[in-house]
Amino acid sequence: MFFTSDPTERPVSPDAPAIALDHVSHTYDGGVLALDDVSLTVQRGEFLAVMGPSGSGKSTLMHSAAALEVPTSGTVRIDGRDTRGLSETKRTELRRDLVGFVFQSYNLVPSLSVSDNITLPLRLAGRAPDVAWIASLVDRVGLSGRLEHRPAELSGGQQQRAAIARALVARPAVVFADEPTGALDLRTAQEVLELFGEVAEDLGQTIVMVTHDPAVAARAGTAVVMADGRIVQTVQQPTAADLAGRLVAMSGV
Ligand SMILES: Nc1ncnc2c1ncn2[C@@H]1O[C@H](COP(=O)(O)OP(=O)(O)OP(=O)(O)O)[C@@H](O)[C@H]1O
Repeated sequence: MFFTSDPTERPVSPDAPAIALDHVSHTYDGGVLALDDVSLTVQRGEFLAVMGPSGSGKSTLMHSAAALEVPTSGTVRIDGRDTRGLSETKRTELRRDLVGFVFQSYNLVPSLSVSDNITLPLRLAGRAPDVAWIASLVDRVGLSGRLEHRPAELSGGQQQRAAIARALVARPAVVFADEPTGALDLRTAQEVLELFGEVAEDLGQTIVMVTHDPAVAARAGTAVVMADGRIVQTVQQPTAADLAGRLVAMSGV
């Protein structure tokens, strides 16, 4: 195996998982143990939901897995690349190259058109746009007629679909979605979840979606349930009723 001094430039085995957490713990300043010895592998093409009650550690898990946060201990690999010991700049580059994000509040740039929002990650990375890929993405998210509009001129569902196209445009190893339907009405939420399902199924896109909602988590192929900073259950092909029952049982009601 060939190593350079720069971990982000190491060649990666083609079958490395999209995400691999190995005995990851995180304690915030003030002493809160938010992640407690979590190991988790997300295979390429997997659509994984992370669910659990408020304060169970979902956001901390996502931030650690996405190299936004440096955990106190343990190893995080993204697409086989070890994120330990990287400078802030190198972590930013690694996220830019390997990770896409979708947030509850869309986080589109208000002054940019939909088109410029979608292609922003490519401009930030200095990468040439793949015109055919962008056109297929825009078509898939149903925004072909809206490309020159500003985000404020779109509905919430359309803004979230633009954010999904933006997350996919650089063909990341993994897309993290943090409560992606939290600001949407039920019907629009269903449409956005369908889009995530199609993207996972048709494009083989790895997706990690954080949610507290069993009905949302049930759209994923696998759900992990967190409690007190640990993954306490892993459910394949989850249903909303099953996940809701598990949450109720955990809360001791
Ligand atoms: N920046 C921080 N500083 C100190 N403690 C924090 C910080 N962020 C989170 N915590 C604590 O870490 C624990 C896990 O929080 P986290 O936000 O990961 O949970 P969560 O499951 O995402 O919750 P929610 O669903 O409410 O967003 C909680 O006890 C929380 O209070």
